[in-house]
Parts: sequence; structure tokens; C-alpha cells
Amino acid sequence: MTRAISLHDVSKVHAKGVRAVDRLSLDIHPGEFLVLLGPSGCGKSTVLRMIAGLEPVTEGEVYLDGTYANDLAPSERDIAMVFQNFALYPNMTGRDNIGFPLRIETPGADPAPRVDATARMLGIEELLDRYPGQLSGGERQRVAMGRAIARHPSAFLMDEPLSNLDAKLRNHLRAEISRLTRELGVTTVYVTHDQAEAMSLGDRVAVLRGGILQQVDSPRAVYALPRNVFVAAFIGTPRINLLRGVVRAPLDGAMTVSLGKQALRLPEPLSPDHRLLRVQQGREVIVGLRSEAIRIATPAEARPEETHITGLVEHVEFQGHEVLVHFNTGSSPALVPELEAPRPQPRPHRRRREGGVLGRLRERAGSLRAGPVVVLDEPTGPEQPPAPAEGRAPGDLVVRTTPDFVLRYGMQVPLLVDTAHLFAFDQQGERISPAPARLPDLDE
Ligand SMILES: Nc1ncnc2c1ncn2[C@@H]1O[C@H](COP(=O)(O)OP(=O)(O)OP(=O)(O)O)[C@@H](O)[C@H]1O
Repeated sequence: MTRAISLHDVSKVHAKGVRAVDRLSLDIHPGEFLVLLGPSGCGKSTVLRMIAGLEPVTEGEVYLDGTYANDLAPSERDIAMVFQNFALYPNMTGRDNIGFPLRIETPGADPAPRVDATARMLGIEELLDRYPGQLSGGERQRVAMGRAIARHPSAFLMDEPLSNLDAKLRNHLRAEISRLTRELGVTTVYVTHDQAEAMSLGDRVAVLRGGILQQVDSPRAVYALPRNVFVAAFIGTPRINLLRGVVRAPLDGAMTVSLGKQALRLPEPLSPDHRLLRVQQGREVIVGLRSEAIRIATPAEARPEETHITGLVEHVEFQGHEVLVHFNTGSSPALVPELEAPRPQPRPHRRRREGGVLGRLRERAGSLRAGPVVVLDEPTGPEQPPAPAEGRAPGDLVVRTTPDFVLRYGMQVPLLVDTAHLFAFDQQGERISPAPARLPDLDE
């Protein structure tokens, strides 16, 4: 029996008022593989531990198959947990580690048949008589998985089970976990900070930031329609390009999004999504462009939905099958505070308290755990050319291309931007365009 797990407005407040999880509501369907994704400290493990009953819920309710479960002991929940550090008993063989919970659950029953069946399923028969100290990391995690599976629980909770393994093994075990959980059809909640892992495993991905659920959706939807700039920036490699723009919508001319020294001209007739931007006339927005929305080509090669800009090559990352080119287009990047590398010290002339809305937003960004997704960096006027921050990639626009382009530092290159794949977010970081569901045609 696999189970439904529901969280209703669940919060966890630790001693000294640390709010690790804030009013989280989530319905996990029976048999679903749900991934909790977010940066370190966003409350993922706390959510898992509350579902397992290892951590009391401060506010809100947990339901298992519709039954109120806040007060159930972990052993009454019929849920198995797999931890990052494997948590095997060092003085027990693989066989005993897998069989131990079975002995506890059903004293007197012989666990051997279930242990053997599980070992066959995982292909770990030859590991059963070894102690954890005699196993590699990947083998230990397989035994730990075996221990969870052998119990035939109604749900699995996995807390970064692959993060202690090297990349190759991680990929291998990821596929194995996916196969096993699908075969068993058991509800699984899987915690990770690795977006690639989340995207490849999850039926749905729940993105957390500062204890607050940002979005829960299929991997395809969180990538294609991120609710806000945080989700857009957290999902996808290379990171989405986020640039500060200003919408210009003159009554008698083409609508553009000004990006500092250049502008993106929105093709006419305007698409329904671009029409939504008209009301932002004169306002600052955050433009999101994934690297695949930009290509190196001349204006003459532009398709109807493409618009032309140029970029100065600042850095070329050769990756074998592809090349990531970092361009300087003279625009200012917008920042997602939690996702940036450490920032450089402010330059002396910026030390004074920053005034205005921008300054206040930035200050709040530094102190807020989960307010609006504040993304604005200081404006960089012509007298302040954008300087790459320490730890951040140079340039303001990363474009993915094939290795056959030979590009060198300092080259000025024509770029075509696919405006059909342009995201726009408001100053709080909420997505404005594309609209969540297509709105009625505004001209109709
Ligand atoms: N016992 C505690 N007392 C006070 N604060 C705590 C306690 N346990 C966790 N926290 C805080 O709660 C927040 C969420 O922690 P949690 O371990 O759930 O995050 P996480 O997203 O799983 O992080 P990671 O990926 O680093 O494991 C963090 O800010 C953490 O410091």
C-alpha cells in the first residue's frame, strides 16, 4: 500500500524563533516521486523529518492517507528513510543491516527471505556478508536502500542519498533509484539541492526558498514557466541570464525592452505575452533569457521572432560537445541574493547608505529569509562599466553554442535573441510574461 502525504500550512519554528519551514502546503499523491529542491538551509530536511515524525510540527497538520498524523510516532507511520550518510550499523553485516528493522517490526519472523529478495532486486547479493567498513560508498548506499525497501514501507523519504558519492556513481544510482521506486510504485519524497538530480528524478519538483514553497510543478513546467526569478535562476544550467531592462512602449513605434546600451525590439504583431508587458511601460523589469534562447547569427538570418543585439566576447568555456560564451552586452545583471557567489566589497563611493527603493530592496534582500525575490543590483551607468564580481562569471550574457565557432576574447559578435522565449519578471521577482495561462487577447 502506497500512501498520500498531505501537509497543511505546516511550519517549523526552532528555538530562538528560527522559522525553518513557513506555512507549507503540499499534497503528495500515492505513488508519486516528489523532489524537495532548494539551496542549503531552505528547510528541505526539516520538511522530510516532520513527515517522518522525527521532528514535531510547530503549526499546521500532517495527514497520511487523509488521517491526522501529527502525533504519530515515527514507527507508526510505515515510512522508511534513507539518509545522506547511509546510517548503517558498523558492527552488522549487510544482511543484518537490512534484516534489523524487519526483526524489530516482526519479532520471531525469519527476515532471510525478504532480505534475499531485496538483495536480488538491488543486485547486492555478494555484499550481504560484508561489514559497512568493507563496502564502497555506492555499495553502502545500496545496502541502505535495501534496508528501506525490505520493510515494504508505504513511503520512502530520501535525504540527499547520493550527495556523498562521486559524480559517476551518483548518475548510476540515480537511474537505479528511479527504476526501483517506479517498479515498487511507492510514494517517495526525495530531498536534494542538485537541480539536475531533481529534474531527472521527480514526477514533480517542489522548490523551497527560506522555508517557503515557491512552486511545485512537473520538471518541464518549473523550467518553462518558473513562477518567479528565484525558481528561474535555480533551475537549469547554465544559469538563466537575468538582465535589468526597462519596457518602452511608445504609442507610435515598436515596443522594446531597453537593456542599458542595447534594446530588444519585440516583433510585431506583438504576441499575447508581449502585450502583457505594455502596462510595464517605463518600469524596470527583469529579463530572463536562457542560453538556448540566444544564438550567434547575423541580423539577416533572423527568424520573425528573433531580434538582434551584439555582444563582446569576455570569456569562452570549452566543454567538449558545446561551448559557453560569456558576452558583455552593456547591460546590468539582476541578482538573486541567495544564489550568488560571495560578492566583492562595495566600492568606496557606494559605501554611503543606499537611498531609494533600490537601496531598500537590496538591504531587505540581505536580511530577508523569504520575502520577495529581490534581484536588483545597483544601476551601472555609462561611467560605471559593469565589473564582474568576484566568483561570478564575466560578462552579462551566457550563450551556448557548438564548438565549431571559433571565438576569441574581445570579438564583437552578432546575436539573435528569440523573443518568444523571453521571460519578464517584475521588481519583486514575480513572473509577468509569459502569463501562467494564456489570457484572452487584449485587443479583442
Ligand atoms: N535544531 C535547530 N535549531 C535551530 N535552527 C535549526 C535547527 N535545525 C535546523 N535549523 C535551521 O533551520 C533551517 C533549515 O534547516 P534544514 O536542515 O531543514 O535545511 P536544508 O534545506 O535541509 O539544508 P541542507 O541542504 O544544508 O541540509 C536552517 O536555517 C537551519 O540552520
